[in-house]
Amino acid sequence: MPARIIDGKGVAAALRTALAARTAAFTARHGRPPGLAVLLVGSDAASHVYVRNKRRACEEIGMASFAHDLPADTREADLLILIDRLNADPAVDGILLQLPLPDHIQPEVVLERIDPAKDVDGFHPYNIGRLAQRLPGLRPCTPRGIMRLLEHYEIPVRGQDAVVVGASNIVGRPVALELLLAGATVTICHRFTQDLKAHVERAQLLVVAVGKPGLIPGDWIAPGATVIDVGINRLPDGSLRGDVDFDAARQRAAWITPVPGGVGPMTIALLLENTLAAAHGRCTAQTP
Ligand SMILES: NC(=O)C1=CN([C@@H]2O[C@H](COP(=O)(O)OP(=O)(O)OC[C@H]3O[C@@H](n4cnc5c(N)ncnc54)[C@H](OP(=O)(O)O)[C@@H]3O)[C@@H](O)[C@H]2O)C=CC1
Ligand SMILES: Nc1nc(=O)c2c([nH]1)NC[C@@H]1CN(c3ccc(C(=O)N[C@@H](CCC(=O)O)C(=O)O)cc3)C=[N+]21
Ligand SMILES: [Mg+2]
Repeated sequence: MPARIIDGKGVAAALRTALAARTAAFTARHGRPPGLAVLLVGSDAASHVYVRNKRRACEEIGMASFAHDLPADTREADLLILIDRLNADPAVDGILLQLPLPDHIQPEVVLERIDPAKDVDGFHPYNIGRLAQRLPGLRPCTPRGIMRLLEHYEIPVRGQDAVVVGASNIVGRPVALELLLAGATVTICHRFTQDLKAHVERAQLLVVAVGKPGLIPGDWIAPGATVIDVGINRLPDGSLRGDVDFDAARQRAAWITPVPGGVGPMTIALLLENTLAAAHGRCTAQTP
């Protein structure tokens, strides 16, 4: 029997509906909507699409979206000045700096400038540290979205052999931490992993976040495994593919995420959830 499809698009839509109601309640109570600033530096085509989707999703559920589109030659110092301004702006609850950045800007420098209380991507070292210590805080959206999908479909995590392929700050590393906190036995594979196939074949729960179409052939998938494909690859014909050979993997897995319609929509829904959480957090925080 082919794998059951994990419907990220549907789960995300239901989550956005629930968030719209909570957003309206926030707005009624505080006299202003939660606000998200989305910063885009340069004109990367894919980034433009994602940023537009994020802004639209915000507005659709009643949040305020503040767009900052900056030229590719923006100086790092000027980006830091803008971040300082947004950190101080009471109408801004969340700040998202779209990655990748142009080469002359060091992402770790600018990301660390974002007020951790407004860090709705959960990329600030303070928030990653809190995640690593299982403390409450803003956590990266894609890993949270993946955990939410596993919970939704009641897919077991505790005690499972989980393999994460990819170790980026955005997805691979934080998803490995989330899985560890949820009780999985986690293996993280990356560029220097010697025998990727041997690791993948052992995975009861496989998360792939690399960005190479066809990296994982279907016959590597263990029968009955859960396959979470984070990869987004645009093919020359304009269609989207994940990193896993979906058609073949589907014949072996028990559960699988499609691309598109899997993890991607959850990332955006969790960004909205983080923005609402940041708004509540800032309204209840003691001013020093
Ligand atoms: N659906 C969604 O919501 C999201 C999707 N994405 C997509 O997920 C993919 C990954 O994104 P991101 O994490 O930002 O990408 P990065 O390029 O930052 O990271 C890729 C990771 O894969 C590792 N890697 C590269 N080649 C191999 C290989 N042959 N075998 C094993 N590991 C390898 C790299 O290793 P090393 O660390 O050694 O360089 C790195 O850790 C992209 O397609 C991106 O578009 C990203 C974010 C959200
Ligand atoms: N600071 C920052 N935070 C991010 O979270 C971040 C980022 N930078 N840079 C780029 C990656 C990528 N990413 C995606 C989000 C949603 C979809 C998504 O909605 N995908 C749809 C399809 C979209 C389409 O049609 O192109 C889907 O998979 O169904 C994809 C990819 C967030 N990222
Ligand atoms: Mg994210």
